[in-house]
Amino acid sequence: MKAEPIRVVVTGAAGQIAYSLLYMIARGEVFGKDQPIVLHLLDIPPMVGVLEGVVMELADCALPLLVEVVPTTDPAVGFKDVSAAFLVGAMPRKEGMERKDLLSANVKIFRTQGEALDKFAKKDVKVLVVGNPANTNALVCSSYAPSIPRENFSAMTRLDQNRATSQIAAKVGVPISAVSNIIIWGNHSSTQYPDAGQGKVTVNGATKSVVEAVNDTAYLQGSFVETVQKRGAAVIAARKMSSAMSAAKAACDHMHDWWNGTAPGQFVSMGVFSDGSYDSPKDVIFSFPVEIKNKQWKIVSGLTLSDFAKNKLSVTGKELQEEKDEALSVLDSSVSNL
Ligand SMILES: NC(=O)c1ccc[n+]([C@@H]2O[C@H](COP(=O)([O-])OP(=O)(O)OC[C@H]3O[C@@H](n4cnc5c(N)ncnc54)[C@H](O)[C@@H]3O)[C@@H](O)[C@H]2O)c1
Ligand SMILES: O=C(O)C[C@H](O)C(=O)O
Repeated sequence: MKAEPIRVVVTGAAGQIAYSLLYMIARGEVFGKDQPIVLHLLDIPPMVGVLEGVVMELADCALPLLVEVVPTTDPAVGFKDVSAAFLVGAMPRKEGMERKDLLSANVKIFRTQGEALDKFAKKDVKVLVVGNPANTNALVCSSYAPSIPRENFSAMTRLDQNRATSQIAAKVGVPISAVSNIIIWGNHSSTQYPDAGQGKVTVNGATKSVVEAVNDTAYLQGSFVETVQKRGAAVIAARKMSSAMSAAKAACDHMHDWWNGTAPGQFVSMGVFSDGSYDSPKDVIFSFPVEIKNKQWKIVSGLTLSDFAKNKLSVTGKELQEEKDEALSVLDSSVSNL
């Protein structure tokens, strides 16, 4: 029997990430090749014309799983009965900006969308925040959606994980599929800590640690970390626009694994509510390694961290705490539930 369609919303649907993302979702790359989809496309009134063009192109793709497209500028329509939400719509940073420079412009969007999710979405909706500053936006969004469990809100650090995995594969000289369990800790910002310390790599049929295969601590603690931390800025400098194709792919990877689970022994990185694990600040959205089963993520526990790693986690945790405080001041702490 054919599955019932699910409703999936993409905000910022007229933007550049959505342009790649919508196609991947509608092709079945996230929710499966047997799962019909109703796609809700939410953007703002000045983008209605562009949105119409996107709707035309989706029709022209002739995608069998796409049963309906609902373009709208009304959050009440956009979030109605959705099972999954990709919150992409926000201002991207320009050259010379840090992602947190977007905070005051973008957190207000996520307050409104949190309120709309609370009222209109399914209570088990899975929410992925892509718009920057993604971690703090996810925190804001969740706090304005108290009827939805906070475990259902996440921020995207999968792009950083994919970047880091790709760097290691190139360094060792193996295909990307040979590398696993590279972790991104903390904020999706230049303070994030890309950690290859738990990573595994298969070389000529034998699986070993990335640390052993790379055998270069200066690289793993130096240029590897910096390259991943600054990759978003490097793409902006080159393209004069922020990453889009790779961001869309990462959003699909994130939601795919949340929906379908991770393989035994494999972990992936997601920005999720911190319970204080690994001495991170509690109640911020912190990227951890997680394992996923039955659509529930669980922070991987018991990993041994070096002093170098602990120091990096402390720096990125401090930044997230500061962003949270700043978001509170923007939102007016008297009405915020943060
Ligand atoms: N987490 C990550 O790894 C990651 C990676 C890349 C980009 N990003 C972020 O994703 C966001 C989107 O990037 P983009 O390149 O697609 O930008 P873009 O400017 O091309 O598109 C953004 C779209 O969002 C729309 N929008 C603005 N406010 C909205 C609202 N209130 N509701 C609905 N739609 C709204 C805009 O009209 C626009 O169409 C940016 O904040 C960017 O920094 C995050
Ligand atoms: O870096 C940016 O501002 C865009 C995005 O977050 C990225 O990492 O590419």
